[in-house]
Amino acid sequence: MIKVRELSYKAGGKKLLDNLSFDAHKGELLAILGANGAGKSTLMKLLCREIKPFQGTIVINNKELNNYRLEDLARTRAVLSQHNTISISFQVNELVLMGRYPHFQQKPTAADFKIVNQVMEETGITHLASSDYNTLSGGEQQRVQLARVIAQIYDSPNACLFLDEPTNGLDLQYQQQIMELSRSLADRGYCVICILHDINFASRFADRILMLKNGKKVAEGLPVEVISCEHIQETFSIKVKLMECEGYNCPLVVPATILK
Ligand SMILES: Nc1ncnc2c1ncn2[C@@H]1O[C@H](COP(=O)(O)OP(=O)(O)OP(=O)(O)O)[C@@H](O)[C@H]1O
Repeated sequence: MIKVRELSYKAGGKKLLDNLSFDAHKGELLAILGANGAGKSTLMKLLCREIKPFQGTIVINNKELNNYRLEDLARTRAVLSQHNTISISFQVNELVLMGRYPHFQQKPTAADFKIVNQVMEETGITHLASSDYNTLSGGEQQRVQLARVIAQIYDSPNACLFLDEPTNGLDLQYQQQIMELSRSLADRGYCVICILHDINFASRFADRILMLKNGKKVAEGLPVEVISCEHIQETFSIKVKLMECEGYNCPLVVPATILK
């Protein structure tokens, strides 16, 4: 579904991504892990076509990203970015309806409103429908934003969802909810690419993991293949212990010592 080949990006005289190649498939949750500054958000911006690569190609559903018309791109991929500050007042249901903007001409149809209601139900925010977005907690706002991006691709079964640190700033319960929702979206058939900082969430919820350091791939594969003391030490400059845990098919990662 997504083929990234020999992707490089330069800014400020520095290579932020260096010859990166990987695939992401339909129905798969691919987690991207890496230290601060590894190039994860840069990769996300390239996947969204917010910035253009210095070299290399990104192909989504057999079509090169550059060749998409903007309106087709909006129906092909939805993006939950890290910062979603909104300076004017919006009701929650109005904000979720924004996800439908690429689908209607001047006025939303009955089908658009139906999708908005369905998505709010699925993300557990129906009771917030007429609340002012800016009065919500961080966790509630995050669920509203996720509802908006799901609404965008709700009737596009081959779409991709790009999530940049969706659990950022959320408490444990909301983190779990967002990860379960992300998982269910992959199970529904979307290709979900998700930047995460929590290695344990990645290994628990992702089908595969891509680990980056300084814009280069350290490892890519199943969680059991990628989550190793060696890869984590190389990527995060920290020694960890791996612990087997009942009910998990991948060992839990416990930080041990920082390498000097
Ligand atoms: N426009 C730019 N010009 C110069 N350097 C940049 C530019 N954009 C990003 N960088 C640098 O590129 C590196 C990668 O940034 P990026 O935001 O992709 O990292 P990240 O892996 O998402 O980090 P974090 O986990 O902290 O969000 C960083 O060192 C950053 O300072």
